[in-house]
Formats: sequence, C-alpha cells, structure tokens
Amino acid sequence: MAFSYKRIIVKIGSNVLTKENGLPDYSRIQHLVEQLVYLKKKGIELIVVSSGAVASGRSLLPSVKEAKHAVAIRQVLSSIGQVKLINTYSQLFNEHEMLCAQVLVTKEDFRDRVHYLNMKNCFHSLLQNDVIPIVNENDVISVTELMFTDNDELAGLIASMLNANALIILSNIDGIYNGDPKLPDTHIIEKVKQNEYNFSAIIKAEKSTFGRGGMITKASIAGKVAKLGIAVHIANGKRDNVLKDLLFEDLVHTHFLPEKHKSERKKWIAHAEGAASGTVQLNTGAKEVLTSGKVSSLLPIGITAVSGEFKKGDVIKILDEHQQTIGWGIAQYGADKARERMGVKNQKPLVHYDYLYSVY
Ligand SMILES: Nc1ncnc2c1ncn2[C@@H]1O[C@H](COP(=O)(O)OP(=O)(O)O)[C@@H](O)[C@H]1O
Ligand SMILES: N[C@@H](CCC(=O)OP(=O)(O)O)C(=O)O
Repeated sequence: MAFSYKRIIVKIGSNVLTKENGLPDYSRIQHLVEQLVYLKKKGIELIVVSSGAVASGRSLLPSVKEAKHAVAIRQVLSSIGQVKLINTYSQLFNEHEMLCAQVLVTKEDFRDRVHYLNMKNCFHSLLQNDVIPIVNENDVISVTELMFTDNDELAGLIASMLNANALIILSNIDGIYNGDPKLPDTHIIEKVKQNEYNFSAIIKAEKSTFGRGGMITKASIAGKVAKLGIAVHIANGKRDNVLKDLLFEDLVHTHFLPEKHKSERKKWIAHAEGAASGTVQLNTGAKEVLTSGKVSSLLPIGITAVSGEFKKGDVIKILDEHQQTIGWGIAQYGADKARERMGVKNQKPLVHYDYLYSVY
C-alpha cells in the first residue's frame, strides 16, 4: 500500500542505531539517512526524533566511572554521546548536500505555552529552509520526574505540535504482536482502530536491551496520536529499506488508523495533562455527556468537587466520581468561582468544548 504524506515524523529508537554489543551501528545510521534523503527529495517534510546519545556515549567512554547515581552516568554519557550522534548525522546528510539541525528539548518545553510556540516557530523555520531537524531529549536537564517516558512520547508531542500527517516509530521489531513475539503462534497486528485492543494485556512488560519505555508506551502513545488525526506506523528500523517499503510498497507492520483531525489547540491540550494545576470531579450525568462524543462543554451543574488552585487559562484535570480521568481542559475562570458555581444551573461553562480533551 502506498501512503502519500506531506509531513512525517520518524522516530528512531536506540536499538535501531546500536549493535548487539551496544556500540553505534554506523552502517544502519547511514542506510537510514539515505532513505531520509530519498523521502526528502520526493518532497516530504521530515522531522527525525533520534535516540542513541547514551549508546554513543558508551562507545566513547566505556569505562565511565560508576558515579553513585545512575542519573549522573546518563548525563555524562548522553552529553558526550549527543555530540557524536549529531556529528554522524550531520556528516551523512552533508554527503547528500543536505543540512540537519540539532533540537534538544525537555518535557517542560511542552507544558509552557510560550516555550511551546517558540519551539513550533523554530521547527517551521527549519522546514522552510529545507533543514532536517534531529530532535532528542535534553538528557542533561531532564532527570527523573522531569523526563519524558521515552522518546516515543516526545515524538508523539512533536507530531501533534507540527500537525504531521504521520508518525513512524522505528524499533527493533516488525510491529506489535498479538502476544509474546517469541512464541511461534503470534503474529503482527497490522491495523488498529481506536480502542480496539487492550495492549497492556497483549504486550509483555519487557524492553529491548537499550530501550527505555518498551512497547506498551509505544502502543499508548500511538493510540493517543491517532485519536488526534495523525496516522502512526510502528515498524522495524533494522530492516533494509524500511521507510521506502512502508511508504511506497507493502510492508508488514502495525498501522494505527487516524481518527478525524482535531484542531491545533486540542492537540496541545491533549498533551497538557502534566501542566494541570487543579482538578474537578464530575457526577455520572456530566460524565455521560462529556464522554458521549457529542459537542458539549463542561458546565458547573455537573461538578461535585473542585480541588487545587487554578486561574482562568490554566489547564485542569477532569475526573469522574471514582477519580478516573475523563480528560483535561482549559478553565474559563478560576477555582474560587468554580467552587461558588459548582452544582448551580445556568452558569457559564468552566471548560468550553473547544478547550476540552476527553480520553474517551
Ligand atoms: N506484543 C509485543 N509486540 C512487540 N514487541 C513487544 C511485545 N511485547 C514486548 N515487546 C518488546 O518491546 C520491544 C521494543 O520496545 P523498546 O525497547 O522501547 O524499543 P526502542 O528502543 O525501539 O524504543 C521489543 O524489542 C520487544 O522485545
Ligand atoms: N535520550 C535518550 C533516548 C532514551 C529513549 O527514549 O530511548 P528509546 O526507548 O530507545 O527511544 C538517548 O538519546 O540515549
């Protein structure tokens, strides 16, 4: 099957770029760059999210002093490794007379609307200038709770931010299997519609040797991104010609079918959960309305509790009566007014539909 995408995000996992001994696999990187160049020449706009800094660092400093904290080791390896990684990309793209750029980001940059817009403008300018952005997490700054779950999460955020047509996640496996990939009777799930599978039951909670999040995060990010109207493909980056075959020929892999396209504002809100400064709890009736798929705003009449302090314009989390997340959205007024109006009829919506994201 051929896909005609205008703008794609290609996420390359650590395992794709490393050999079994953990050292960088230059011929693989070279082969991927050749395919990216081919796609670029076909007029596709590309943004690459590449892991591999820590693995590259290990090749430079194999006997890294085992400092007390694993965090410090990761900081040392990623900071020296990122230089090598981006130089490798830069040299390889140069051979084809193409420029790439390094963009290092943290989770905080997606929470803050100003940082978010700065980043977005920069990506647009790079694309306008035919430069290929190579994105990675800023591993020196991002430690413990400030970290992305993994670069799949980062790639999903970039895909939403840049209104990409598709996100291609390259791992060291052909796609998502319907059970343990090592068992002979399992096979790749080729097409996934929204909420069709319970992936946490299907996927073994195991990661490849050098990966961070594992396949469960990939499946959950893929579902979320597809819900926003962006196609997601999970394929094997270790296969020769994977990108060309996926886009222009037939390749067995997992394809999350995109839902109806969502507005840019909704896309930002969809990933803003971590920025929530307060929560509201709803009664069953309000939950039913908000999860029905119909266009409806969150009215104070259905609110049973308001916690935390938030102002107009802040992101708030919306829970049901069992504390399960319904979604999140931007408050049209602050927590004090929300408390006053809670349970009262004929009040202005606390969250307007255009600023509301439901996980259902
Ligand atoms: N049902 C499944 N289908 C596919 N892969 C699975 C499944 N269950 C567990 N996995 C594991 O998930 C790994 C890929 O995730 P991860 O380690 O995060 O890779 P990456 O470094 O590419 O991000 C695979 O190598 C595989 O061992
Ligand atoms: N920022 C890290 C990548 C961490 C990560 O998410 O790796 P992976 O699960 O292989 O995509 C690095 O460059 O080593």
